[in-house]
Amino acid sequence: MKLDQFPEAIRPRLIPKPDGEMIYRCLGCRKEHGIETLLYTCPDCGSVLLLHDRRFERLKAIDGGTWRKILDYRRMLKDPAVKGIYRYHEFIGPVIPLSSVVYLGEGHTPVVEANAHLQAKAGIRFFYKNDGQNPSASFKDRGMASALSYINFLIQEGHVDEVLSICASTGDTSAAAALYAAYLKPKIKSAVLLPHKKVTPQQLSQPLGSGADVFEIPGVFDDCMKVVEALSERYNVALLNSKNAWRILGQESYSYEIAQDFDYAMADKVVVVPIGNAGNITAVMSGFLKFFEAGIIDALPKIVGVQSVHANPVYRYYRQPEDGQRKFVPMTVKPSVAQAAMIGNPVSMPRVIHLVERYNRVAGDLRVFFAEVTEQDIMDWQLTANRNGHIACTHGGESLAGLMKAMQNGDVDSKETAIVDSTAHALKFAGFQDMYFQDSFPDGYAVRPNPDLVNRPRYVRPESIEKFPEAGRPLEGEAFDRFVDAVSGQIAESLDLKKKV
Ligand SMILES: Cc1ncc(COP(=O)(O)O)c(C=O)c1O
Repeated sequence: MKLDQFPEAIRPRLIPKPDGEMIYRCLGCRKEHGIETLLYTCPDCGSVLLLHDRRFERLKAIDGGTWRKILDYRRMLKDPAVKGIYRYHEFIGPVIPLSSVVYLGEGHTPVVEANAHLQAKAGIRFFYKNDGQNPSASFKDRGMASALSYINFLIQEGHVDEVLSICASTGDTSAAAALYAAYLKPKIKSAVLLPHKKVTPQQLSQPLGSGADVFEIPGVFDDCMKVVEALSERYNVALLNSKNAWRILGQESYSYEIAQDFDYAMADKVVVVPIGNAGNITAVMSGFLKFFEAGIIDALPKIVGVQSVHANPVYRYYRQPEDGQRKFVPMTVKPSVAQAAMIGNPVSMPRVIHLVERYNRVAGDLRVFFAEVTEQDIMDWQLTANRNGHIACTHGGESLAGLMKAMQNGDVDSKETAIVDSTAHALKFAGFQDMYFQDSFPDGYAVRPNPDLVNRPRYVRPESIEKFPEAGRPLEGEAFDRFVDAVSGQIAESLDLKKKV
């Protein structure tokens, strides 16, 4: 069946109709605001916003089986009519015409089943979903594709001429923002604010390489966030942090992909995500809720949100008894190897509170759980995962450690199947692996190497070094033959190789 043979209502929209179908809805005063202007907070009460699609009832009118066929059909298209996250166009931003969509290859990241050894160690069947295999090597590209497609749409529609995008970042938001803005230059320029020395060298190199204006300030992410909030209130800039509700919409694609990858059977699934600014868990809950309400998935999967003991304000909130009046208290963070999630005052906390309540209510059961893990557990599980064929970053290690904790807490059963979010590529956080291997973590991290996981290069050179002043430099003739003999002999001895007969 061809795409244009589906009824008009379920084909991706080619013509925009921003006639009030999509609106911002305030989570505080519940007021609604039009999307012609980019808003971050409610102009009336200052609370955070979520985007709401007034046509959603119409999407619900199409039965789940038809939706599944449409989505599976789109997956088979060689030249997809709807690319990347916009395979789920109707759920992500149906007012954005496909002609405004910015696509840099994001989404549809691999889902890799853990090998038998790792599953036996973990005591549960689980898969990593590798969001580090997005273009800027983290899940942030999903939300940036959506936010930048929307801005592109505003430009194409003549609502704005030029945009300076701005964000605070623990490293990955800035990498993604700068990359997508660079693609849309000269109409969009990018400026990013980073906490000095609290992003990795790889992360810092990304916005620099994309040509963004990069500002470093003393302090932590929460301080940078205050500055960009002030800038976006006082000046004409487009804020690209997840306070921007378009980011959340794009990140919902993570849930849609999991649903599709597991044939829409979610009843026995557990999705584990790390939490920093809480945009990701907001999007994951919101995405599953939409698919469930549209009848596309059979149940709402369990969700486990994980935080390090060094940055755990969300966990602390939910640790308070449910019957009492829970109070959210921002905290001062301590150094964490899950550095990109080192956030003490998550911007999306009101969204989390709203959605956790709704998620559990719609499920009719407790389906959202929180776990806290030590820095040691994060590193140990990250390295264990990677020794078994994964490319998990420290936050992926945090997720896996959180899954273990949730099992210990009795929130997850060993008969369930988990999908563990590795939110970025391991290489972005290689410095923490180095510190672990060299036992050189500065005070404050509370991580010591487990000798079984430590790995170091061995420098092999001939004994009689004076004859080979620069081992590694190609030598010639007999000298080179002796070099090869000596070095290969040492490697064979070290690996305990048996000689061929
Ligand atoms: C790699 C990585 N993992 C996890 C997080 C936490 O996600 P969120 O801030 O949406 O909670 C971030 C960013 O903050 C991140 O960059």
